[in-house]
Amino acid sequence: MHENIEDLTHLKKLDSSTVLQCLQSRYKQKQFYTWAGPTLVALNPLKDVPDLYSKRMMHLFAHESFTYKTPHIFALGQRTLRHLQWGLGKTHQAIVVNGESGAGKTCNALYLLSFLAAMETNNNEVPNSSNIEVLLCQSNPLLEALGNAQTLKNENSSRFGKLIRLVYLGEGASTQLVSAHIETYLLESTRVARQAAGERNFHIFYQMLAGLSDSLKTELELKDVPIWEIASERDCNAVDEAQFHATVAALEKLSLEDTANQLWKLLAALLHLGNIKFTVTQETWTTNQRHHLESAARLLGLNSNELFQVFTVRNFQAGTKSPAVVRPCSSQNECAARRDTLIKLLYRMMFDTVLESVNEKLQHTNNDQGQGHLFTPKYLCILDLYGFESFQYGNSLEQLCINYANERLQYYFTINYLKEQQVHLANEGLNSIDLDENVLDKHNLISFLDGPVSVFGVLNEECYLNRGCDDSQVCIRIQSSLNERTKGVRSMPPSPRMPRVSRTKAPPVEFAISHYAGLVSYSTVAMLDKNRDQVPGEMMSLLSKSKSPFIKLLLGKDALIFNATHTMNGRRHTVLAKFKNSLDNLMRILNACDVHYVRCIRPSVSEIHYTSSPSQRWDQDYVDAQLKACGVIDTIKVSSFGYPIRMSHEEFATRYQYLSSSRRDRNLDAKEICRRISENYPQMASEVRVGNSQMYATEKGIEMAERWKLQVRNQAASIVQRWWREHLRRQKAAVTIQNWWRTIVVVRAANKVKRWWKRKRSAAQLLLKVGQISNSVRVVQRTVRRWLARVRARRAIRQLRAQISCPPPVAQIDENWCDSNATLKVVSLNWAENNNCAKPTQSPSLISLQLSRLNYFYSVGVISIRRPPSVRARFITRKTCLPFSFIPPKTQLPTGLTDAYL
Ligand SMILES: Nc1ncnc2c1ncn2[C@@H]1O[C@H](COP(=O)(O)OP(=O)(O)OP(=O)(O)O)[C@@H](O)[C@H]1O
Repeated sequence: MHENIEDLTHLKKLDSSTVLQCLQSRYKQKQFYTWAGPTLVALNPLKDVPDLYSKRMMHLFAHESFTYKTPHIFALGQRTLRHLQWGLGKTHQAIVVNGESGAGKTCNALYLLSFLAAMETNNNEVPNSSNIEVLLCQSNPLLEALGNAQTLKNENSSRFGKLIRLVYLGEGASTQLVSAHIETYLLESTRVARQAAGERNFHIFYQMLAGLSDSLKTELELKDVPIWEIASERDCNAVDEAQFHATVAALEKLSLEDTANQLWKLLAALLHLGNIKFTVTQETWTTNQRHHLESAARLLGLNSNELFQVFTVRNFQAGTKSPAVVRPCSSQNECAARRDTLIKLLYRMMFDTVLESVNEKLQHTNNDQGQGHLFTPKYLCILDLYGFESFQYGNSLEQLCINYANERLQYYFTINYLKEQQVHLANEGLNSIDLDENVLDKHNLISFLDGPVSVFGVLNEECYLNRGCDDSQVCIRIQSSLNERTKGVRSMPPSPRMPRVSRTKAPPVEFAISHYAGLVSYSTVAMLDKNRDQVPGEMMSLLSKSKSPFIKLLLGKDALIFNATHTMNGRRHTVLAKFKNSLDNLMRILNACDVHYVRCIRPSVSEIHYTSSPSQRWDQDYVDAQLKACGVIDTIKVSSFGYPIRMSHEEFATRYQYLSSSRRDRNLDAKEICRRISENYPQMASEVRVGNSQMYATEKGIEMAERWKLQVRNQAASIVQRWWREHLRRQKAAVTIQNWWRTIVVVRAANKVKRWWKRKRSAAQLLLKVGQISNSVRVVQRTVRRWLARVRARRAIRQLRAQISCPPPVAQIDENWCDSNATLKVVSLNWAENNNCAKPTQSPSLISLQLSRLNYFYSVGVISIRRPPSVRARFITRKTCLPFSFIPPKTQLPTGLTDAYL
């Protein structure tokens, strides 16, 4: 039976297999949440679970204090809100939700948000559609439409990271949500121009194609186009139309109806742009999709020729003062790349602008009036960021950024958690742990990534200096700079490895980094281009000439960003530099907060949900990899720094009571017993510590305790065995004595019997002699009697022979003698010895019967009386000296008569 407990750090053995078993057994029991110290591990049920997030549950978690400890996303929300309201810990609170794609980050963040919104609605006496919690929930479908897409792993995958910052004012129960702000990270804008096989573009394209009215489609020239290259209409599904209405409703509720029309126009322009292809005729670039070019230019408020020129002609400028040199693009791919750059740029600007409008709505509400100045605002931040990513091939700049962010978040978590542990151990009256020792490795790895001489350093430098390094040179530079960095390091941390060189001696384009979640191999192919993310200047100046107010609006904001993203020397910031800045900013926010973590885990790659068989829905290796990637194993390792094994005083005392010196100790209280035990074994003192609230032990300490316990037991066992053997020997001896004594008793008894028997035998012999005499007498008597009988018989025969000459006895026969109903059917004939005739001896109506057969016999006697069965037979018998009587055979009896008696 696996341990099934609500907090993984309470497991007796803190290793990944025990953690896996525990989580699996909880998943089987439909318990999808588990604590891992301060972290909440959320297993994805992959389907709606009845009542898991219902209003009843919200109410329960909002009002019942015992639910605090129950692992659930609402419990975490409740705990965080309480900390914020009552000023427990830091002023600001943050919840970081992470996990791999499809693990349930967005769902959990949404449930959390809806719980916080419900708590707020409870506080608001009058529900108001302009309340922040209502607006926040409305903004979700809009952001999902613009920023989510169908991927191979998840039908509704968020392709951007987001930080939702809820601003509260007030103290205690009167704390109120007054505004909110949503910040996004790393929108995957490459998806607008190109998607991997089996994946889709952002939902908004399909929603628009499925839901727009015919008139609007005609206006945007979206009708009768066989195929859209960037978002095929064939990929639209039934859900898209319904979601289109949800998006439109969200835009209306956020009062962004005007933006909606501009949005459709811009998206239609992107569809048209995506369909433009390039051909070269007489050394000039042309296109066969002129109508798409015209439509795109019209919708963007641009001149179509100028637009086409931006795609096909490049401007070079050596310095700010020297004139630009104009050259046509050298290949179709180059033209397509410039077209895609414009598509990406416009989409990104549109996404940022819509987000900004949403943020404006979330900031200007009625709630903050009146009390805003009395209290300092408190933030509750929800961070839903990409999880750690590692593909078998082609990990590039995006994965480097994502994994760097996760590495920093994990480092942040480790540092904070270790500090907490330090405080905890100090409160327990124990030595604190050496923080530097434990976090040095992690810190080193981050500096390998973003330090002055690091992966980021090399990539940025190559972008700024523009020395024309190819992909393999970049790879070699990364490696050599990292080798230099590792020289002075005290202990060799998990570090970037040598670039992999294939056997064909092809130039290396891969380097690998051992992250906390595992080794990731990155490819430097096109990494520099991605890092530059250059928008040609001529493209920006063309856009600035647009007649569309919406493009002007987008550009106005992006122009600000454009300026802000340039360094002091006028160079444009690279993607890595911008990302690092935004991450630094995020870390500053998190530093000001008490951070709570939700680690989402997907139990299997396929869409098999919790109602299927356990073997189908639980993929051990996949879950294990995720536990590592999202830092659960790391969390547990951190929990185990110092004294990884913790148990209550009672448990320790029960387990190791044999180690206390005397039996009397066992009557003491558990903590005192623990203290006595640790005093009895001073070698164990530094490994097993008696804390104020529980026992703390190292693996070594428990090993020692177990060894001594075994020793004590062995000693006790040998004493018991000795005693038992002694007991057996005594028992055997007793049995021998008993056997001997019983033999004596039996022999004595036997002798007694023998003597008695002897006496009896002589008496018997005497009696036998007497018996023999009496037997002889009886033989004589019998012989005499036989002889007498024979004599008499002979005499009788002689008399009978003499009578045979006499006439046979005559019996009178009644005429009804053979009637079965007659009262008396047969008579008896009395054969008198001295009479030759048979006569009936009794009336009534006796029948005299002629017994002719008697002639055949040589003796006389009595013939039995026969009566019908219904009549009770009465017999009259007389003694006779004759040995035989005559019985007529049944066949010769009159009908209805039976033998009654002989
Ligand atoms: N708590 C839950 N209850 C029911 N289903 C869930 C839950 N969490 C996730 N799911 C299911 O898993 C799917 C993926 O979840 P979600 O979109 O939240 O993953 P994600 O981690 O945000 O993925 P991505 O990083 O790709 O956006 C959801 O569409 C939903 O079907």
